[in-house]
Amino acid sequence: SPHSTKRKGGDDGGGDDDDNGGNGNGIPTVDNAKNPLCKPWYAIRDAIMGDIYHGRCGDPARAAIRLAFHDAVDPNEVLRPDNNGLQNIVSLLQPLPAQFNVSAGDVLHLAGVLGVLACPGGPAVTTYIGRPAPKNIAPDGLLPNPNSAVKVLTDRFADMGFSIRELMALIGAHSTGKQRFVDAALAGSSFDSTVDIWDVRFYSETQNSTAAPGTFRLNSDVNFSHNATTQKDYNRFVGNQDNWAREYANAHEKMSLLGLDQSTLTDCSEILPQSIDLKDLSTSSSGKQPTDPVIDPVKLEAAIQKYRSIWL
Ligand code: HEM
Repeated sequence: SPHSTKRKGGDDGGGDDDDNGGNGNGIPTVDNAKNPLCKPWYAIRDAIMGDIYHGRCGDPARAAIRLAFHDAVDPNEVLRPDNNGLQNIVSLLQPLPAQFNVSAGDVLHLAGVLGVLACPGGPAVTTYIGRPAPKNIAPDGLLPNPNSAVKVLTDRFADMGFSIRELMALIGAHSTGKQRFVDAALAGSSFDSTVDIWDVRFYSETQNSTAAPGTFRLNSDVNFSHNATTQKDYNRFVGNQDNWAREYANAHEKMSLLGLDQSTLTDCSEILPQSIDLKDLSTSSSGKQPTDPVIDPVKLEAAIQKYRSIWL
């Protein structure tokens, strides 16, 4: 049946009944494309969300989120493998620019945005296309070191244009992250106890006096949670999923635009699937929400089956 394709670009998706495509799964279809320039991107979306992520918050999705950050730190290394555990996602994404005749930078940044959305709770980040091909290959970029002092890290992000508040929102991406190289003996351990969910549990567990069983905490994240210069902004997100979803989405959008002239790009947020809202998935059906709601695995899987159906 005919329907509206209206969506709220750049918000958290919100869990409303804005189903975009009209088929009830919250996934907009190319038949309802609004901007002709965005049409090719529906198939690229499906190649990433389907063939690479299989609709889920797995290792390729989390690696792509980190890759988008990596690119912001060193944009000359677009889709070039390096030693930071990103080789696998790079090789999965590598064929797409030639296959669809689009730029590697656009593919990489779409993969990052879709990585966030593959993780239940992840907000829709306003998505741009039209990046030029990278001009040259730079020497290996240095990602921030988790053992650097807070001031070193906040200065580094300030140089990139990020406030401490934005940095505190961005590091929440570790909510779905794992480490492999910081402590090789504990390779594969996650930064919080709910690695497959984009939730604020990362913020509370990182701040607690002891680590949650089986998790690994980066010194930088623990320091941010206590340091006098960062704690106030860090605390904005403890137990506050809505604040975090909104501020993360804005900071990630900014990250995806670093070094680019926004007026040369096209907003193709219309291709994004609806965000999966964690509010509907809690085990506590009534009353006041606990700080970190416990997600019901049955409801979670049902939501994935419904809202990521075509990619599973
Ligand atoms: C102070 C700034 C940051 C530091 C020191 C830092 C450090 C790290 C380290 C050491 C790892 C583990 C790498 C490994 O051993 O495999 C990691 C993983 C990760 N980081 Fe960060 N990071 C920072 C900021 C960010 C930002 C801004 C984002 C994205 C918005 C991000 C997203 C991720 C993700 C998604 C992973 C997991 C990758 C995976 O599981 O494959 N990080 N980070």
